[in-house]
Amino acid sequence: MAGFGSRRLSLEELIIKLHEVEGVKFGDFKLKSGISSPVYFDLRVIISYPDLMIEVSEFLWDAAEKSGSKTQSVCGVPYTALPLATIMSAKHKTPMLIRRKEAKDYGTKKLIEGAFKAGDTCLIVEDIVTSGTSVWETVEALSGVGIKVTDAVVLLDREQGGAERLKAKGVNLHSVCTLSKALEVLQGAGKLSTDMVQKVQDFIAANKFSANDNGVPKLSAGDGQTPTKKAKKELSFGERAQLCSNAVSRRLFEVMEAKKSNLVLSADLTQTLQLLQLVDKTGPHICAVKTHVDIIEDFTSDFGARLAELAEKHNFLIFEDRKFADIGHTVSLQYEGGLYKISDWADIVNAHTVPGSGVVQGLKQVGQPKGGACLLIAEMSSAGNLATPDYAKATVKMAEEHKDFVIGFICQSKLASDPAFLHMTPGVQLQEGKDSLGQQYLTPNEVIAKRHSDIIIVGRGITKAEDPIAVAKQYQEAGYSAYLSRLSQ
Ligand SMILES: O=c1ccn([C@@H]2O[C@H](COP(=O)(O)O)[C@@H](O)[C@H]2O)c(=O)[nH]1
Repeated sequence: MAGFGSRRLSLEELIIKLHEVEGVKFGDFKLKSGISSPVYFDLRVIISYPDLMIEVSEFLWDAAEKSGSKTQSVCGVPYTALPLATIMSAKHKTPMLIRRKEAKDYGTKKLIEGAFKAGDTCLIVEDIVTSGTSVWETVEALSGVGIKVTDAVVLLDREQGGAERLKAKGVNLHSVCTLSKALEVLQGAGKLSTDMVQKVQDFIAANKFSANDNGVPKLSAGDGQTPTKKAKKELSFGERAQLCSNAVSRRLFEVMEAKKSNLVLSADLTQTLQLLQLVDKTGPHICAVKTHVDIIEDFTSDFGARLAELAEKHNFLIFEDRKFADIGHTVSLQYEGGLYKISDWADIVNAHTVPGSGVVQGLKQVGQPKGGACLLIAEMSSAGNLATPDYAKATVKMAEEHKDFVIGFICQSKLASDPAFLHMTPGVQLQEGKDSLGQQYLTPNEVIAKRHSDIIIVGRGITKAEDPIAVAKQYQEAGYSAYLSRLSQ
């Protein structure tokens, strides 16, 4: 029995209901990437409408049945589709599997929960498909434990190329509804103007995904270029955001693209007010601020909240350059507690890899539930540092083993090929040079255009400038134009 009494809703009624509860909205929405979109989907709202949840689950089940696909289990793509898969499983007595977004650090370390054996089949359940990446990540996690996936069901296919990308990888996507159908029904019901329908159609046409030879999604932006031609081109920050499974790296790439800034301000000042004032003034030009909280002489417990207010105001992230370098247990205490309670306010921290992977595990245990992420220090800018190429290589390997929490590197040049990893480089000034204590400086162009790092970290180049705002703008322009020059190569 479905949710609304004994009568099932028709597809048209379902679409209107989803519109009524604001699961589908039309207007002018600024996406995180900075792009304006005339349509916005937030199907998470349906968890507040149990009848609608049941109805949607039944539509999904019907779509799977109609396709003729047979399955031994269902698995929802985390998180919105989890309750939908749960209802399908309970109603149709089909076992469910749960995909963890990250393996636990303790106990069984399972990525897939539930009872299964290699060779079992599973149907993927998803609320909305755009590029198909989330569905594919779930397919990969299931395949990793020997489960076969050939089919996926989705409530809404945005028709941006996700179905084609999945098909190319051997997964058939069955949708309850397409965006075209939703537009048609809502227009017919007088909920949408012809003008808005046209706007949405134009937006979707201009923002389609295609698959390159490696199956990496690329926004084709309606430019008609073949995937092969585009595959050789470097991905933009916006495109790389789409490839990130970690929310912090995705956000940072989006902020970089939206603000046209790959500049991190190293706010190495010792007085709170001075520091916050500098950050407020330079905020429009930076993608993140980097702190050394332990150099602040008048530190008070509201420091993190005050900095977070500025981060919200100017849309940047907070990176505490704590350089953790101890055993896992100790770093977990240093990160969470003490005077500074870093995990409460820093989006990003960093760690030396010399202690081994325990340092990452200790930080992850604290930071991951709070939405934090970590950079690994693979190379340093100081003269005579002991980081060898082999050390950097081993650091990259450690990052690859903890991709759910490690989002990139502190380094002097690009080290890893995975476009989701960020490379951040300190030791940057407008002129090459050094200080009296071994710090070595490279220029923004050398770091970004020649060494293919992503982000410049600048401290005294800005903090000691006579006009820090004007100079921050100069660094922003130098860093970003070096990045653009790389893109157009
Ligand atoms: O290898 C490294 C790692 C970190 N840093 C930090 O970056 C800033 C650089 O400040 P400048 O004033 O621009 O020299 C500083 O906070 C360092 O602790 C680095 O320089 N090198």
